[in-house]
Amino acid sequence: MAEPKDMITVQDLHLYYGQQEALRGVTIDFRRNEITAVIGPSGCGKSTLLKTINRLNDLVPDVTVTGTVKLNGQDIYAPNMDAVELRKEVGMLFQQPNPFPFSIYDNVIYGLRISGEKRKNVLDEAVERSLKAAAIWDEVKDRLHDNAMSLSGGQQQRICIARVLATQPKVILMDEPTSALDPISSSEIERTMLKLKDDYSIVIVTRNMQQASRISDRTAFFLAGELIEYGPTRDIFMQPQKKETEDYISGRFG
Ligand SMILES: Nc1ncnc2c1ncn2[C@@H]1O[C@H](COP(=O)(O)OP(=O)(O)OP(=O)(O)O)[C@@H](O)[C@H]1O
Repeated sequence: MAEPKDMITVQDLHLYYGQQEALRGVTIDFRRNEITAVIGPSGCGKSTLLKTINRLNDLVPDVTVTGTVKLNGQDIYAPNMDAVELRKEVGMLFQQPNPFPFSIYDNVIYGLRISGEKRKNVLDEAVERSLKAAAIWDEVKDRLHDNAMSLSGGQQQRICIARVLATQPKVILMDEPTSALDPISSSEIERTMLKLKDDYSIVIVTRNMQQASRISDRTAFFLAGELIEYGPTRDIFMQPQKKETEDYISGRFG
């Protein structure tokens, strides 16, 4: 059977934290092998949307989710879906690089080890493949057993990318992955992302408009839990159809 064109399809998604509705009937598709930017003012539900795609909100007490989210055609909220398995398919990167206080090698193989992989040749191969794909192999290949915490912030973030890639996900979610980094490290991460989209589908939350316009194929603008406008990034930035989008893009609020 042919794979669906969209990697992720979200239909009429509502999410409540207790009584508060953080997502209000969101319908959106994320295409495979594209970078989609999610933008909007603080509190509009960007992180909440990302976390519904790998069910991280399951860990928050008193959350109610209605609607459907499908990954490659499969309902991720179906009763038979294992959230731990799902999070291997849908990896996530956070604002603060969060390597574990172990060696670079042990960080990268963390997910594989949890799955019970012990074969040294398989682990070695995964480390090299993932660090190369995260564009940090050359910098660390001679110090794989050094503590990952001894690296710079930008290098740590690329180790975290490698850790996500080691489990061979389909999707990488990135929640403001460069906002804690200096401009040079940020542009290295952006370059890495552009290479990664050949093999993965990427959804990035960013407050940086230039970043969204530089790297994303499509952009989604949210306001107060609602998707206001979604389309090719060029159109959203050059010819927004909604006044709210135009106001936000031009810096009139947010
Ligand atoms: N764990 C939580 N418990 C209760 N309310 C929450 C929780 N997480 C987020 N919210 C609320 O849900 C709404 C959306 O938050 P969310 O973090 O998704 O927004 P955001 O667009 O990512 O914001 P920012 O750009 O500031 O990170 C906000 O009103 C926030 O206060």
